[in-house]
Amino acid sequence: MTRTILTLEQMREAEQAAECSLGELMERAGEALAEAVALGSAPRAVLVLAGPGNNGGDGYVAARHLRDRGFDVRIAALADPKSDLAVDARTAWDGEVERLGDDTKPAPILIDCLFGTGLSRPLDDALAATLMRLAERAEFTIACDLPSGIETDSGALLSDVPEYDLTLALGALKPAHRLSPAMRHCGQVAVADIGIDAASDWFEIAEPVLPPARPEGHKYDRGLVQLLAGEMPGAIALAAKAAARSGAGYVRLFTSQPIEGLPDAIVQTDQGSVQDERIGCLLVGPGMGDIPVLITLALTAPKPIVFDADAIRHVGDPERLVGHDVILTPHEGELKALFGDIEGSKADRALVAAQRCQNVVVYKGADTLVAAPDGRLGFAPPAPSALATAGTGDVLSGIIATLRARGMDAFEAACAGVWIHGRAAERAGDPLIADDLIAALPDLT
Ligand SMILES: NC(=O)C1=CN([C@@H]2O[C@H](COP(=O)(O)OP(=O)(O)OC[C@H]3O[C@@H](n4cnc5c(N)ncnc54)[C@H](OP(=O)(O)O)[C@@H]3O)[C@@H](O)[C@H]2O)[C@@H](O)CC1
Ligand SMILES: [K+]
Repeated sequence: MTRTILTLEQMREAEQAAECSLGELMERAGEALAEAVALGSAPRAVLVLAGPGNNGGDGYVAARHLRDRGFDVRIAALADPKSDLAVDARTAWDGEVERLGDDTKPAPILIDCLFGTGLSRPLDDALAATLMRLAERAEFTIACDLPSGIETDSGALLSDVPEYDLTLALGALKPAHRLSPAMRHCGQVAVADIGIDAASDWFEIAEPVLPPARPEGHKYDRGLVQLLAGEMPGAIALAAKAAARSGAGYVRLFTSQPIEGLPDAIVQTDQGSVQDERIGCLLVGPGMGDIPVLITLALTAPKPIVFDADAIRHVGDPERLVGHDVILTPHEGELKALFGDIEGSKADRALVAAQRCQNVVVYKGADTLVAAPDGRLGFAPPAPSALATAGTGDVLSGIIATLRARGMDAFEAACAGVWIHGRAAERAGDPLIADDLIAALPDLT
């Protein structure tokens, strides 16, 4: 199921628009937190860290429910509750409340309810050190909504942040759950449905539904991927094999120098035209090197194009792509080379880039994003860090070109390609080389 992602502002709007009271939302949040702890552990000692805002309020509610479930609960508060809701939640807890400090004793289960979406500045050094110490000494750590110290919309770490086992996102995912560096500190991320309407154009990319291949279909139905080769045979070979192995009906390589070792099914030719009506998608960039004329040539084609790697650096002006049907797959350096410095979070940068070139942008990295010019933004689920090796980008562009050639819409094809690439990496293990990814591609029929 697709999980939506809400920014701080959208979260506040959704909270206000909810049909139930804010107090009821907090009650559900705290109950869900207790439920998540109970699912992961038999009753034992729990330490709840409570901050002054509503994140702390969730903590008092969770403490009450955990105690009812037989857990031995202590609460350590940073300060007295400040918000009305948190005051009410504190009042409904009739147990003791310790003052959080250097001398706070750890417990096997730690629930971090210090700060959530309302964090406005770094934690004090002493508080950050206490949080790190208590998390290190715990056996199971759970963050309420967000690990404390993380900025919701950007995913930046404002201070030292532990790596949690579980983060329970309330109502919806937030950008930080799927942006670096924050995402690596969240552990598993579950979403508690607390009854708010979490509608958004931003979402976590989920398993795609691929167009079925017609049993009576021919090779062009499955898609003809046309690669324009350049100077580096290794990268071209990876992209071509990835395209073929992800189900293209036909992969053809325009090259003046045949590449050795490619399967015979991948046709290599120095003849042909990018005007060929049967082409499903052109792929330009893997192994391209310094041949910018290939971009000019590709842009004369009336067909979808994937521009990767060197092709992105050679586009020159993003506005050159307006009116064409292109998917760009830049990593950080390539995005900067084409679009210059863009302000804001990675999500902002992805959307500005897509707007400027009026096409789909796959902004790669440990936290890959897929942006459409109409504002849709897909966040990749976490993928193994082993993907950070040479050639994995060539494989991704080959997969995306195939899905596009099979007739998927550009944004859908890009999201699906990113999802498939990540799952192939999980299957391939660590360490992996790009060839392993191709061998580990899931069944795409
Ligand atoms: N959205 C929903 O539907 C629902 C949301 N819910 C919950 O509400 C949470 C958001 O609550 P929130 O807005 O009260 O913010 P929260 O994260 O508790 O922190 C704000 C407090 O911390 C303070 N403060 C900030 N930074 C600080 C620092 N570095 N060091 C020290 N203090 C600092 C800040 O003080 P100030 O900045 O004003 O000085 C203020 O007092 C959300 O994450 C979720 O858990 C659920 O209950 C129900 C449904
Ligand atoms: K928290």
